[in-house]
Amino acid sequence: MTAASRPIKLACRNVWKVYGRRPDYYFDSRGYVIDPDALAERLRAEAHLPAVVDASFEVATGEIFVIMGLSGSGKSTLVRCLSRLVEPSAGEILLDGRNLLAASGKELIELRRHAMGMVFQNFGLLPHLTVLDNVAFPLKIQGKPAKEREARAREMIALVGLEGREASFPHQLSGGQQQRVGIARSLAVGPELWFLDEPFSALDPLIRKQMQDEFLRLQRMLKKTIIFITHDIAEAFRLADRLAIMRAGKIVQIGRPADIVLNPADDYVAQFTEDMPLLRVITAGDIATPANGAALPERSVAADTSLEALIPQLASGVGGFAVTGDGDNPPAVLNAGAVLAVLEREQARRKSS
Ligand SMILES: Nc1ncnc2c1ncn2[C@@H]1O[C@H](COP(=O)(O)OP(=O)(O)OP(=O)(O)O)[C@@H](O)[C@H]1O
Repeated sequence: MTAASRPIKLACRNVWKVYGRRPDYYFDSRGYVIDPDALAERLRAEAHLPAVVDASFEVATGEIFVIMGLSGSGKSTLVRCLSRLVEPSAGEILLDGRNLLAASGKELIELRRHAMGMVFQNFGLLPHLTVLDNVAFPLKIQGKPAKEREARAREMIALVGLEGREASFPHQLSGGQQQRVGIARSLAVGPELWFLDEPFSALDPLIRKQMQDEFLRLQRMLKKTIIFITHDIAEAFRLADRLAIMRAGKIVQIGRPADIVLNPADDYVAQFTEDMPLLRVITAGDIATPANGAALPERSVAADTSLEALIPQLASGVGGFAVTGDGDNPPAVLNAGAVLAVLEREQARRKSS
């Protein structure tokens, strides 16, 4: 199924978070705002900080939705609003259609314990507990019996490739290994929604890349609904099914990576993404056209193949590909000409930058 045809897991509608002396003064009981930009400006002028400005988006079941922006743009505040770790000033958050803002304190605790997993940049492990006990910890909080906790924790530890390290303490592990423990722990409760807030930012670049691969491998198996925060644009483009770009509290564009590089919403997004190589970001599925009953080329490629990976075949004279595996979409064709058009566009970008 394509993301568009999957059910919506999480919907965020016109969410605001304002810090300051009396944020409630600015919203009526329905939280309805006519002109969000004007209100954000007024708030700033009146010594308030609109950390999240009128954020709206939907995340489909099984999707990786990345929220990207520079430091201070409001990413962490927004994601904390989604689990109500931070109380939004206005707006609606719907989980499976159910209004999270109407949930009682007790219901919220239950939801966080059972339906949500969270991974943070600083790993957040308990230093005096072993790997096994760290991973089993959320199950203990849930009141699961010891045997069941241990079996599940061992399963999660194996899933993240740390078998054999069950008895180690966090300080005996590398940064990458500690974050694997953090990931295993967050998955132990089998969350439907998985929040990752800059999970790999503390790792050095090589380990970071390995962890991204590992994360994608896990997601292919687990198919969680994921909200992933990063300020690293390469990481965002690598991992996202769709991404939201934030600036000064506001989401300035939401789209698939290819949409964003091909049609940036404004100069800010264009500048922000200008170093992302088009041939690496754009996939065969992004620019293939429906075959409409015409004969398909003999060679076929998967829809998620980057154009970059097709260059050697095109250089050796292949004229086109049948594009397969794009969910429910009809059979499609990618011609060499379409790839060349992207290449031409990349050259024009390089010249003008
Ligand atoms: N409890 C708070 N009280 C007042 N202001 C806050 C509070 N928490 C965050 N802010 C402000 O809200 C804005 C957004 O912060 P936030 O941490 O969400 O940004 P971010 O994009 O996640 O940044 P980073 O990548 O540096 O974590 C910042 O200006 C920050 O100073």
